[in-house]
Amino acid sequence: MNRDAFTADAPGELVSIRLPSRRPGGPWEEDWSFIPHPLPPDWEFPAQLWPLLAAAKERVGVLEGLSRLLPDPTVLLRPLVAREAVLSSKIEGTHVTPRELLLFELEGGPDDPDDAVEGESERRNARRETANLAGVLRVAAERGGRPLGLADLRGMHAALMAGVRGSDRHPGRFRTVQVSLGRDRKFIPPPPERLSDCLDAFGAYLTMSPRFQDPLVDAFLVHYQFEAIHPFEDGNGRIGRLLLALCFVQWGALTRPCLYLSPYFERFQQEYYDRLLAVSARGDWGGWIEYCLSGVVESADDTVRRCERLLAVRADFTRRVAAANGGARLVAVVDGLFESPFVRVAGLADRHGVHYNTALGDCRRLVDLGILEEVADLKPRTFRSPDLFHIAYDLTEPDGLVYTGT
Ligand SMILES: Nc1ncnc2c1ncn2[C@@H]1O[C@H](COP(=O)(O)OP(=O)(O)OP(=O)(O)O)[C@@H](O)[C@H]1O
Repeated sequence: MNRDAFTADAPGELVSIRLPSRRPGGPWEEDWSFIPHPLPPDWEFPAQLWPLLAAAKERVGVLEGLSRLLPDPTVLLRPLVAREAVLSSKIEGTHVTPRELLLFELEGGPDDPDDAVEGESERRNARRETANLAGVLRVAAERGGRPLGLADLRGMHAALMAGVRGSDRHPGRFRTVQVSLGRDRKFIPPPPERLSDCLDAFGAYLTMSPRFQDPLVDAFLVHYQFEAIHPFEDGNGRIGRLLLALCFVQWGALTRPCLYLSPYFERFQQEYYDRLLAVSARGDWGGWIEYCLSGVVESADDTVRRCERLLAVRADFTRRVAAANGGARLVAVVDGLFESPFVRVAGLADRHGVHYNTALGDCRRLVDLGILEEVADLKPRTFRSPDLFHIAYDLTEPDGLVYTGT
């Protein structure tokens, strides 16, 4: 870590440490690690950021209003969680498409032709990790605004790491070794012997009231602090971003976790890392908060747009099924598409307690109504709703540029 980059305004202490050599068999290396001071920082929210904070709060208010109007929150939450899982995993180098995740979740691993190309165990492990994160996000979404503590974070970490490969995962356990970020050790979090002090103060801050300034600002302070402490050996980025989404709810910015920033962090990943480092190195809280509030504006707008289109599609599907005199089961099949736009005929038959051919007949009717299409090359037989998939799951940037295949 470059000690010279740390100024007198750094909100923490530098301590010297020794780390194993980066060259095999090389001597131990002297380095520095950063121990952040407990929150809240000695920092005033700057006047020039008030307009941006007001804009962010206004967008969050629109999102909150829309999410309250939803008859069924699954319509919004399910796809948001899937996108968050895919993009939060992508930030840490696990590349799984929404389609892969949805198919994996359908049956715990499909006969996807990609497997043959990329090597099954690698792909399956990546899918399992991403599906684990989606599962943790869904469970977390159920907790409402109940106060979070360190035990909750450990529980989420255990669920995230369940059944995935890697010797350095230690599910649900805080680290007992030194970690560093990046090959060049750009940032080195506290040594393990200082971790419990950092975490005690952090845990106390999570449950403390009154909060610092504003719930949005506070959540971003907490995200920084969690990442600076880096309490786990692995998974800190993903758990930290989940914590951020939960903080918005716990402190009252939203009543449901429907604001996820990983798509924004992933789009501006280098800036994300640089801003975090700038807080540690020179106490640049303003730069970090400005970056994050811009992300709130962009992410809330994107979510509102997707949600409005989802609601319109739902009304359109309902009209089409009613016009074709579709019965209660067909309506239920269409409702199920909002949980996952992919359906397996066999799974549908099980779900509705009907014969395979009856379920296949339902899928074909929905194909005729322009709601489903059959997915070529997939066994067992699978259908999907292209409209729902594109609106809810496409990894499309807010300006309309697709930046990854699905
Ligand atoms: N300078 C920094 N200071 C503090 N945190 C940072 C810094 N740069 C990046 N981060 C955070 O650390 C995360 C990556 O940490 P790391 O490479 O140790 O992976 P990890 O702990 O295995 O987490 P995950 O596997 O979920 O990415 C980033 O996603 C970001 O949230």
